[in-house]
Amino acid sequence: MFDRIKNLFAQADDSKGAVNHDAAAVEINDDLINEILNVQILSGTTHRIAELVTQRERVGSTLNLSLKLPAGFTGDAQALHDELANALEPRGINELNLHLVSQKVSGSAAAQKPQPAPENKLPIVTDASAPVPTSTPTRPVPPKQTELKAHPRIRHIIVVASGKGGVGKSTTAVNLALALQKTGAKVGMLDADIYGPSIPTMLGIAGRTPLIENDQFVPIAAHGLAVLSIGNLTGDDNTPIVWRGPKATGALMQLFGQTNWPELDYLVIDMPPGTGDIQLTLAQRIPVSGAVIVTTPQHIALLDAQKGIELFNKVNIPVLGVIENMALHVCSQCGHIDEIFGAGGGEKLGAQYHVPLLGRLPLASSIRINADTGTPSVVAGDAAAPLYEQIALNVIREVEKLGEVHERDGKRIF
Ligand SMILES: Nc1ncnc2c1ncn2[C@@H]1O[C@H](COP(=O)(O)OP(=O)(O)OP(=O)(O)O)[C@@H](O)[C@H]1O
Repeated sequence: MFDRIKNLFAQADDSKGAVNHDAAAVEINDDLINEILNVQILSGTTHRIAELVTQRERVGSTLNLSLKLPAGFTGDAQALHDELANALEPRGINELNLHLVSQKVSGSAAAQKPQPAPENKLPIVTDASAPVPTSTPTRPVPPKQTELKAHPRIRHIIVVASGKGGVGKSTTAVNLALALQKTGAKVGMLDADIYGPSIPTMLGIAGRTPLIENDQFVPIAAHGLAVLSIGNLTGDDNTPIVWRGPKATGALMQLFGQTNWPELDYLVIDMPPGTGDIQLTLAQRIPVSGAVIVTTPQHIALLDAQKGIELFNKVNIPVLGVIENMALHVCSQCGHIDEIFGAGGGEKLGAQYHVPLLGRLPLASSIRINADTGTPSVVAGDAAAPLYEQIALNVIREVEKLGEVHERDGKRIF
């Protein structure tokens, strides 16, 4: 399996070294898209995809496609989506919205009840008499967070996200995980930051590769945490990977699902920065308890954190709160604390979206130095450690509040 995943990484990683958080610009040519649809065969049949298209619309790099499936088609709709999306991606299509309608089967087969789409899979509308929609086809309805099955061994999954890169998301995530552990909880960490997997360096496990047991990755132990990072698989830590759309989400879902996580109270996921399709898809497919948004005072001003909150609101993931990083400047000479970017941004943001401010962290060289040398603040016990520990307590408080609400409303209790 390792080779398979490594290959996936190698294929995707076609431009190592180039830091590029957005899709590399590929000029989209509709004739080339036609060619793909003409050569792709619907698996298990002799039909070319092009024959089955009833409606097609491209908006920028998003392709909306309606397909009328042949009678009796029993294939896996999600696999069909992923296969097509992978084929179209090199042609510049970053998002594929597939609307599938299967034709009625006559006779006894028709009497059979349509099979419900398996959990987390794309639905197929099993009624040919229903007209194929003439309006813009809708994106296949993803499962709601409350419908996702909880992970059997993980009580709470917390995603740490940011609207933009470089705000200190990974540093904060790693210290949050360690501070949660300090409360006595069992904690794991998944580094899903494909653009800059820095967690191995921060936890002193750069260059180590995970063992494989029963076709599953065994997380690497680091300061007591169970850790898995994309950086531990690509071999070259900190090498950014330019991945787009379905390839990125596919690989990240594989990492999450094919890792033998031990019994954990918390799994902290360091998300890729930004609020695009990858983040949205991950948020829709992983049973998340809540999200923590990391931002800086400048980014609050630039509305980036708002975008993060809105993304999670859109997919009904509770935002546990906002952490304002590099909010204060501590003078290394005299210890004077200066709010160089002004005060109150995090509070205002929290008030606007009804999410708490979980904490504010200073811009401090000890935070950077300790993270860069593999002993983050919480392990090193520097001046910022108590701040991270307080943030962890605030996160636990918010998660517990949610648990009470879910229990009351009869929803999934993580
Ligand atoms: N509070 C802080 N004080 C000083 N340096 C910090 C602080 N937080 C983070 N840094 C430093 O800022 C740099 C970027 O941090 P980090 O890698 O955590 O950001 P990020 O948001 O995860 O970036 P990306 O999303 O692009 O991977 C690192 O060198 C880190 O040590």
